[in-house]
Amino acid sequence: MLASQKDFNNAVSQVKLLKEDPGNEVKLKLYALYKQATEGPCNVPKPGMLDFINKTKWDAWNALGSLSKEAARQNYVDLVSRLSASSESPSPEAPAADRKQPESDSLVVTSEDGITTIRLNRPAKKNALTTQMYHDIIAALQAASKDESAITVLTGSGDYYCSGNDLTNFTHLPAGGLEEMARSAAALLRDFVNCFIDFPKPLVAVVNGPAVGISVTILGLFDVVYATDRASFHTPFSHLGQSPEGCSSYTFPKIMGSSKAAEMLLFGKKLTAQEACAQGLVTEVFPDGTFQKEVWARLKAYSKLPPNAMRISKQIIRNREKEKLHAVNAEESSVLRERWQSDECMNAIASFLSRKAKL
Ligand SMILES: CCCCC/C=C/CC(=O)SCCNC(=O)CCNC(=O)[C@H](O)C(C)(C)COP(=O)(O)OP(=O)(O)OC[C@H]1O[C@@H](n2cnc3c(N)ncnc32)[C@H](O)[C@@H]1OP(=O)(O)O
Repeated sequence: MLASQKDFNNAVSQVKLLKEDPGNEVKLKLYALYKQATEGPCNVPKPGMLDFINKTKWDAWNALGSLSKEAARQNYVDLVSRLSASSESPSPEAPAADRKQPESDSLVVTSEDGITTIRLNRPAKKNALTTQMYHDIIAALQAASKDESAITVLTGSGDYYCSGNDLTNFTHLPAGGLEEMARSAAALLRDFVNCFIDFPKPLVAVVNGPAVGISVTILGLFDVVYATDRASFHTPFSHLGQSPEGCSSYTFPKIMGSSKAAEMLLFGKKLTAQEACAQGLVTEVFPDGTFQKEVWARLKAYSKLPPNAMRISKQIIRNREKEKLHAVNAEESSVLRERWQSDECMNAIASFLSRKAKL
């Protein structure tokens, strides 16, 4: 028997009592089923491309096609009952006492053989960085700076290292609108990059595939960068109506000279792994077939070196630059805050989201 109107009304009330936020994807599903159950198939005009939130809601409702009101009511009631059950059951794994685990499984942090590894784990989205992942990486770096490991590694799962900022981060507009979104993104960016500037131990990037955007720019703040020969390095800021971050406006000219840096940062020239190595951004390139084996064997050997000596050596190399790097980070974040509110940037993001543009 299909759910009654009373069951549906109860489910609508129950949603408001959920203890945990079910996340945007589920909320969207609930919205679409609610509209279908109460109004039937989508019957309003499609919102404009830049009206991200209403367009996403419209798409979800419209995707339900001609599903009957009764079936939508039933699906809504079933979904709410699953959500209520899972928010009441205890969490399956208690977090380890000594390390706060990331909030989502998009980041995996492990410590073994004197190495803490922070792994971006969203292979289906090419490890694009969600807002939650920026927060989780900050927390993971803060924990790694105090743990027993000698070396910290950042790497990716799957065929990509990282496709940069998740462009849908810019579509979740808060109540304060675009201005508030840009303000809080700039503050988060600044905190994120500061953690790399201040990280006290040897920091190694194991670049397992192509790297885009912010995952490339922060490489100038790593101590060592190992790359597979399948990797490429791409900073398409002008294409996206944006400007450099991760202190790259300072580190890239220093590493590779101002004209090579300009070709990457102004014109979005994509470098192969060999080119990036020749220009000093990458330490060494390995054949893809033996990349993991060779790199991890080497890192295990390095992790046995005296940790305090490595820390102190890093301090001597990096400390005199820190003040400058913090100032650069502050300036880049503030310029981006303006850029994110520009038509150039909004149009580029809308093009990507509507599948008209890819890098
Ligand atoms: C706190 C805020 C700080 C902000 C700091 C600012 C940083 C600036 C940057 O990082 S700029 C760089 C932004 N990145 C991009 O512009 C990359 C966009 N992606 C692409 O162009 C392509 O996806 C690709 C070239 C990386 C890979 O192409 P390919 O054809 O191999 O794969 P797909 O396009 O089919 O991708 C698979 C799915 O992954 C989704 N995806 C990939 N990258 C992103 C991304 N950056 N943001 C959001 N989603 C991304 C893609 O949409 C596919 O999803 P689907 O399977 O659901 O369709």
